[in-house]
Amino acid sequence: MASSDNDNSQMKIVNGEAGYILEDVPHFTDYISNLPTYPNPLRSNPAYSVAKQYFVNVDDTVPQKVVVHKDSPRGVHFRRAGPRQKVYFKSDDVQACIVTCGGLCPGLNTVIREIVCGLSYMYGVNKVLGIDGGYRGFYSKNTVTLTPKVVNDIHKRGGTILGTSRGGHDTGKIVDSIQDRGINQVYIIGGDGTLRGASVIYEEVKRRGLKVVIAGIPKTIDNDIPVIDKSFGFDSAVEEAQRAINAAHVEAESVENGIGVVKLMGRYSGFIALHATLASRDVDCCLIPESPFYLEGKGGLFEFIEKRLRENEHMVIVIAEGAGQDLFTEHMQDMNQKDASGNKQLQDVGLWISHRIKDHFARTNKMSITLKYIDPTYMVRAIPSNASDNVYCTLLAQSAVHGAMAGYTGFTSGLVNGRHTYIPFNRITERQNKVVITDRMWARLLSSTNQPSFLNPKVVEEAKKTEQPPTRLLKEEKCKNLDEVKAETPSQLLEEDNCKDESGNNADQSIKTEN
Ligand SMILES: Nc1ncnc2c1ncn2[C@@H]1O[C@H](COP(=O)(O)OP(=O)(O)OP(=O)(O)O)[C@@H](O)[C@H]1O
Ligand SMILES: O=P(O)(O)OC[C@H]1O[C@](O)(CO)[C@@H](O)[C@@H]1O
Ligand SMILES: [Mg+2]
Repeated sequence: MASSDNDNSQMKIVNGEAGYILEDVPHFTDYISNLPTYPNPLRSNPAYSVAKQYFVNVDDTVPQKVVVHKDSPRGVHFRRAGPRQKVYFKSDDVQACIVTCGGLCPGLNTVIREIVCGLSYMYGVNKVLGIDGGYRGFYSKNTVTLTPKVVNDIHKRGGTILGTSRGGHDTGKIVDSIQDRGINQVYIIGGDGTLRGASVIYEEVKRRGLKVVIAGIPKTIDNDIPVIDKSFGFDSAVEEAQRAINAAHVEAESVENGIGVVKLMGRYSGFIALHATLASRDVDCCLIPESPFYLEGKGGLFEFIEKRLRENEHMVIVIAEGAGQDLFTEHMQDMNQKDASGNKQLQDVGLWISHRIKDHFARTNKMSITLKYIDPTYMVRAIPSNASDNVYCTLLAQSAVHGAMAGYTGFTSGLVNGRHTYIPFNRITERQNKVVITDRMWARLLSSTNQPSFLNPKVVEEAKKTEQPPTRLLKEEKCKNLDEVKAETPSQLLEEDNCKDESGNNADQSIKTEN
């Protein structure tokens, strides 16, 4: 294997045979020489000594793509997470800290709990500080001492016991505080913005030559972080969203021409709305930021609502908070408001669309409707994580602890194809994960709700340009897929001329198929 340089100072690429690429994470030894190592204390831990081959082989890596063909290059891999035989810290020397930033998400407390307990029970580390109130807490607030006893029950609560905030990232002051407090392991739990912040903290720590681990645990209720299978708390959020959808359905069903509108979170990515719709089966129309729609005229939302009410006498619409922003922004003032982190503040699209629907039916006098609007967004975000998310949070936290003890830094832990890995920050922050509307998953939704796609071929072409490179398919398989998709989506979208990949290849060579 040979290493290759890269423009991005964070990139640590290792090339191997048959197109194998390891996108590795930084390690202390990259910038500090002659560091002592110690045997991993897990060796003498009764809980682990029974496990056959408990330590992860240093060469284990996990492929990013698991659907391959016999002539495919082996592709990108990430380092497998888990305990290493040697560690770079003596237990007594570790002074760890944990910080949570950005919006709330189910499972934050579980991750905090499992970092504290993982450090203590697996590695005998008993000095862990909680940073109060996000990044700015490093330099403007006192810390809290975290012990297994303090965090014992916190996974049963929503939110974060440490508090969170947006804005306030001052790299110099944060790293000064890390140095002043003698902190040598920093666990940062947050979304894309937080991890961008973590990345610059790592760069500054490295520039100062400090033996300080910067480890991230990706958090986002919107599921907008790329590479990883899904973010923690996402399943809990989808489950909780069902309660709002059920309520909307009960209300809509109980009256003549009842319409239930439910707004769910999803600033730029409509995953919660998509999955909640697929799970519920009571939803007639799902609107997400990635799929533009229009209200009036042939093929528009109003026409579909009228049709569905005539057929079923009730309907449920789920709308992600970032959907249709282009439609109503021009009528609203203060459209450029931003939060403290610089994220655009969105107007309430659920309220807006509810008014527009009511106005339409009042104006056209076609039928009398009863509309109920439910906005459960903060209720969904504030719940504790469910059982499967708790297990997921535990593994993410423990992976981060193992990585930190082993001297890796500048990484986030993350699940890739069902395996826990260490992913370099830049891969997590370089783009947002979005619903790809030319993928099968969106086609599944369209066929499940039987809603119009609201798209024209030009929009599909634009969407295809932004998606990832398509997977090449065998000819027979391709035909089957194209037919499948044809059966599920309006024919205007799927004229063969329109089925081109981002290089402009026709669909008979390749079409995008994921999920
Ligand atoms: N480019 C950046 N460089 C340094 N710090 C950043 C950057 N972007 C965001 N941050 C900091 O990260 C923290 C969280 O960012 P943000 O409010 O965007 O939430 P997030 O982590 O993206 O989570 P979510 O969007 O899921 O709520 C804030 O304190 C913000 O100042
Ligand atoms: O009201 P806040 O806390 O700024 O958060 C709202 C945003 O945070 C998110 O939940 C992401 O964490 C988005 O879905 C939403 O737009
Ligand atoms: Mg964000």
